[in-house]
Amino acid sequence: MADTSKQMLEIREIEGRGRGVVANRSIKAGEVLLKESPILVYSAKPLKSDLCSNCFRKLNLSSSVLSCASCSSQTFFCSPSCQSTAMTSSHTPWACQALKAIGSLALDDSSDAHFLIAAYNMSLVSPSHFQILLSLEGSMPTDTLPDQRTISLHSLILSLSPPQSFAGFSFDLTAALLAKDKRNAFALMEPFQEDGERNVRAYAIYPNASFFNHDCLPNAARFDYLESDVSDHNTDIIIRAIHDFPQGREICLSYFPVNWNYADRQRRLVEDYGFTCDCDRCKVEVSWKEDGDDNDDNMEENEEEQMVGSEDEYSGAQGEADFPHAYFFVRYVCDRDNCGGTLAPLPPSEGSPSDVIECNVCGQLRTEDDVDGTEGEDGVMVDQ
Ligand SMILES: C[S@@+](CC[C@H](N)C(=O)[O-])C[C@H]1O[C@@H](n2cnc3c(N)ncnc32)[C@H](O)[C@@H]1O
Repeated sequence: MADTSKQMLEIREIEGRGRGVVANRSIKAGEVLLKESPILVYSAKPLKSDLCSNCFRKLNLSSSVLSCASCSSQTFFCSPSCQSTAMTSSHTPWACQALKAIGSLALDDSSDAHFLIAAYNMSLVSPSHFQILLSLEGSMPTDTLPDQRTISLHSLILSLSPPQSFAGFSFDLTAALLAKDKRNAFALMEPFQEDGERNVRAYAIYPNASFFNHDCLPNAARFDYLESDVSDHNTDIIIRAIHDFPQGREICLSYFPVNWNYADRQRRLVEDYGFTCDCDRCKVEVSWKEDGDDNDDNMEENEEEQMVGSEDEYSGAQGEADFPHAYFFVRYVCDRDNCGGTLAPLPPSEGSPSDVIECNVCGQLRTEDDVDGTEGEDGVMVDQ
């Protein structure tokens, strides 16, 4: 972790949540809390000829594109630097052969296989990063039988002639690695298009970003700039404060877009992250569920309002009575069509807060004046 992050953040045990990240001092809106590079990045889809296999930027097909000599039909690089980085890290001879074999199988979903190849390969080329991966949350469930998918994936890796030197290669290790991936991987998305579906391009695992717990009304947001051509660090994660908050406050991200409805949020958190959320927002929305027989409909109507309602709807007295956290949606959720991203100010400059806010999905920048509302304590208007 960079020194500035070390001064700002503390990783601490939090009752019922495992480790979490707590503010070591008061934090200002827009402050960069963490910026770090991934220990591992892998493709979400079958390797595609239009992406660089190292940095996952779109290839410029009109200029010269480099490829791997032994799997030249599927592994491409946008620059000599990406090529040489990959050849000594993610694209070793074993990984190359393994990816080639996977490519010929035309699997429905190759992302887990890509992850396992990347993880086992990392145990060879960077044992210290492999140890970090092993230290992250997530273990094989001991109370249930191994699932068929894990069995098939382990057999697949076994069939790829894993080197003898793989650290403790075993079924249990494969299962534990898959659990860690599920709980800690961040999706690196295709660029936002207003009228298009937005797919995952790659997944990345970060050593310290993995300690942020979830809240359905987060106080921090994660930004990435995958297509940026400014530096070699386009897969870095940047976590910024959405609003001011005091020292001692836990810093949380939302693990998915904040405009998801209650049922979808709980389903994802139980299935993928192994917990039921009882954050302030869920405490409110669970009671919507108890309202009557058509509870789900009521909830969806309320949620739909959150997603598509105008600022006036949210900030009106009725809206606040129905949904006390309405202010969060007015103030911190992007209202652009099909976006629903989270808004955070740009970092303060020389101690002065920025009045430009950025959406972490569509990237749109707007000024504070474009967004209505009066900020309460912590930037979130709560029950009055
Ligand atoms: C990315 S990790 C976060 C760091 C993790 N707490 C640790 O100890 O390493 C995700 C896991 O943290 C736990 N977690 C995250 N948010 C939580 C919350 N709001 N309540 C309970 N557990 C939570 C869950 O076990 C989840 O699978």
